[in-house]
Amino acid sequence: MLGVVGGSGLYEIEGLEEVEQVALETPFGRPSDAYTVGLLPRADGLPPVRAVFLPRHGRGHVLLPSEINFRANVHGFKQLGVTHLLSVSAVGSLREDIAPGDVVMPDQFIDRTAGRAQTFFGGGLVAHVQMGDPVDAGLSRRVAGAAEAEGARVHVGGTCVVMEGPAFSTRAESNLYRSWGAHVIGMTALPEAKLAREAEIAYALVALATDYDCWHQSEGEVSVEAVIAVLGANVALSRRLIARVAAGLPVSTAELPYPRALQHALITDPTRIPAETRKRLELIAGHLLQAPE
Ligand SMILES: CSC[C@H]1O[C@H](OP(=O)(O)O)[C@H](O)[C@@H]1O
Ligand SMILES: Nc1ncnc2[nH]cnc12
Repeated sequence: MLGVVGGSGLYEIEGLEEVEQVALETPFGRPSDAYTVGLLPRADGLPPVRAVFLPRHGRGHVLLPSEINFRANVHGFKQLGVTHLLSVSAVGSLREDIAPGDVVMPDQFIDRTAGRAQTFFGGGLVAHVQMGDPVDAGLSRRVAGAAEAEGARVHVGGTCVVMEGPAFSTRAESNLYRSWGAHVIGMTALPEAKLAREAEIAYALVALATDYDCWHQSEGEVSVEAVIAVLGANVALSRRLIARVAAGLPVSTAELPYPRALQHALITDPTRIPAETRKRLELIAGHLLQAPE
């Protein structure tokens, strides 16, 4: 099932039928808002596809990037049976050829966040998942194809710097990230992508370029007003592409590629895992933890 986490400007998705609002608790606290679960109709006459939506800043945009409980958000998607998570995010462009209004499908990240909870693990159970390829290539390709079909200018691949915020970058930082070869900059794709990997959920980021950040000589500073103006034009696009992507996903879960990200990640001696940790991590790692003798 497709999950969509909406960023700035995307606080609900239209076109969902038989909608239900699901408020969840998780062992990691409360998600940003209630999840919207519903059916997306398909133009091809096939049965509608179930999809789940969550606005990461909450409805009304009430959470700073640093205040988002990413663990609870991803855990909630997992509880609801999400296998593919599409993250929609507003980003600044670090390249002349990525213009405001363009869609970027990053395939790499540079983590410049600080102090965010990055893992479900800990408390006596240690795991190290691989992040060499942080984005699910199949899902990303599907989204790029859908965005192109919707007439967007799409850049496939690229590196997204994820900063802590909430202030935008200084010009020296912006130029530093450019010198690193990065393509776009945002504030929320991490630790979301790392947590999705731990939850064995396929993750892709659709980055909507809204501004040129502050490095660009001919642009002024980034302003929320300018970001929102570009997003206004792009939100309809992201809604249409969500419908296309959901429609293209296999309906039967038997056909889904299930990334076994945890299979070679756990290192702790199972006899040393505290009972409360086993309980807290049941949904994430329970399939790999044998019951204690
Ligand atoms: C409104 S500009 C800065 C804000 O927008 C982005 O949010 P999201 O990634 O949720 O679309 C950026 O990361 C900042 O949080
Ligand atoms: N320039 C920028 N820097 C960080 N996050 C952003 N989100 C939108 N524009 C941004």
